[in-house]
Amino acid sequence: MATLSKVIGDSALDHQHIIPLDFDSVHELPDSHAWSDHVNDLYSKKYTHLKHVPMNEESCVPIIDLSAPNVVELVGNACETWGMFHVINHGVSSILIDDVVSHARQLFTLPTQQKLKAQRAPGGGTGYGVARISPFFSKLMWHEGFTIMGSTVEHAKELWPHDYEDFCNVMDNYQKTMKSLAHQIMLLILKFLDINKEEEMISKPSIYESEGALQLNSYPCCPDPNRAIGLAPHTDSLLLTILHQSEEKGLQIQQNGVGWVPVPPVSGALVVNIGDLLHILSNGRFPTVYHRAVPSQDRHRISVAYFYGPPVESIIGPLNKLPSPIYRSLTVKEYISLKNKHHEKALSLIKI
Ligand SMILES: O=C(O)CCC(=O)C(=O)O
Ligand SMILES: [Fe+2]
Repeated sequence: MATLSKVIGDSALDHQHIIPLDFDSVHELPDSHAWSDHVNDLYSKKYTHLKHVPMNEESCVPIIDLSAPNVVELVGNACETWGMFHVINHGVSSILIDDVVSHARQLFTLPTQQKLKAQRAPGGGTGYGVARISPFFSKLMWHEGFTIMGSTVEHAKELWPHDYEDFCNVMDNYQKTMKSLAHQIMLLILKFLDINKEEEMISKPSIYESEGALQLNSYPCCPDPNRAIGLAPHTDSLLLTILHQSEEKGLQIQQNGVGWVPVPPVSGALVVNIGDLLHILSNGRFPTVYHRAVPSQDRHRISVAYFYGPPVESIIGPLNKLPSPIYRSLTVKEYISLKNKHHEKALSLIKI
């Protein structure tokens, strides 16, 4: 049976040959990573109204207390208006989060040759490498990543042959914790859409048997951050993403009529954003968030994203209750393949 790792790894575009830069060894932005013209091109053609906004502007993405009595409305309204929100009182221990970040930092500060021992294999979904969307852009990103789905023992052994257990235990624990939080948030969202668990279980049992992937992102200090991009604009493919960004700014979302708006970290909060599958499930009512990350000159930023989605063999489409579906139903596997091949055009390809 297909797994998320296999389906994600089955990219039509080959990115195995793109190896992350040895960031420590460069003191000027190499041409391969100099985006300025490309970025300006991209936005002046497509989004003429967009401007870069200063990084120190406050973001207005809502902050939601998960213990609030009206949490269903708060979450639902944020999904409709922003497709993104912060959650506080989420029950995830700050010790666990700090542990994940410090292990991720330890990984990314290994020498490049050592990190490459755990490189994502051709057709594989997990391990060290460039962003999966890299082949869609002519310039490279100021970024390196490490993907985990389930056990990470094999890759961790390649990195630390005698001392890998701690890393694996922390990542296992974090994946379990994120899965349960994502499930809890998903139930609030379904409640807002007036779908109760029993009804939904009859038509789409898949939501309750979800799979996930953990993505450790590293954005090293960049000699020329205004001309580089950390992670190019994209939407996340699955249902929900739960992102932890440590103290450094870098995440931005695109807002109609405004441009790129920073989403600075909120102490103790996790960022939740809607992905393509939940956009489809809600029949377009919830926007899937177009976002990107920018690097900084003097801070090595780490972020940790957990992507939550249904099993890849399950069928996803606008919920039965919602009238006039605007998307056709398809398997999760099929949608991920479309996304692997067509990037941001995937959604338009399944419009009815
Ligand atoms: O690093 C960030 O803030 C964003 C990460 C992200 O968008 C992703 O991993 O998909
Ligand atoms: Fe993302």
